[in-house]
Amino acid sequence: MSANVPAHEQHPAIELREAAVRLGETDALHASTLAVDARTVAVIGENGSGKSTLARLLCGLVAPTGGRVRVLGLDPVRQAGELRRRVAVLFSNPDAQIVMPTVAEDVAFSLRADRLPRAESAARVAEALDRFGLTDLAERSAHDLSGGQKQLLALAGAFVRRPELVVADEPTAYLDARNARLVAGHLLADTGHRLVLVTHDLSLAARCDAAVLVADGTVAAVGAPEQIIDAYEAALAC
Ligand SMILES: Nc1ncnc2c1ncn2[C@@H]1O[C@H](COP(=O)(O)OP(=O)(O)OP(=O)(O)O)[C@@H](O)[C@H]1O
Repeated sequence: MSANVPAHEQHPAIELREAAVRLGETDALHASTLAVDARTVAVIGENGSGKSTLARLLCGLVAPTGGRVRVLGLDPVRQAGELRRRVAVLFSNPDAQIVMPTVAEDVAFSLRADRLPRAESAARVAEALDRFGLTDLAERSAHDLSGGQKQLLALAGAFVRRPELVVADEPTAYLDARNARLVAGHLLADTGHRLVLVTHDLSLAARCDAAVLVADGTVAAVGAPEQIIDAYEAALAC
């Protein structure tokens, strides 16, 4: 937290108070209270428990239907524009995020809203392509990449914007072991961003600084990953 912000105005990076999301007839999330400031946060829980809904709430893709949500101190509804500038999103299926014909154009597209000078934009795209091992593929058709390469492209598109927070929803779900390790390594590396990582891979969750257990549509526990993973495994054994 910034030393320049008075204590009473400081927020944890992620703060929910009795937050709720109703999707159609389903209470996808209800009575969810959470205050977490760790740099990397794993979100774990059973299928259908509400993890993706929580992730979507944090990046402003769904609005709360009750309670209070703050992400980086921002109200995701009233400050949606600023939230979009500071938070990047990554999904398990990278095809959903490809919008431009070539790899380089697709990364550049992520910067369109930032209205950077052309030279800075080009330098940032080149840097991102290099960082994610895509330089040799820059002129290739984005849709013709392998699944692993597409997820690296999605990472490049997310990180080229220099986000403060990356919300990743099962980003390694469709990857082989090598690419899963590669993508996880990029996400967890401390390059000045925070990470919220929804995952069923408990060994990956264990590498985060904190973990959140979501169960039956609510935040059931928050704490050190080992403790939360133990609680989850104990619940699964019942
Ligand atoms: N658009 C929607 N309309 C209605 N119900 C929805 C919608 N999206 C999700 N749900 C429901 O909300 C609940 C939580 O779903 P969510 O996708 O958040 O779970 P999850 O924990 O991410 O599951 P998984 O691990 O299987 O991806 C589920 O009951 C789901 O069926």
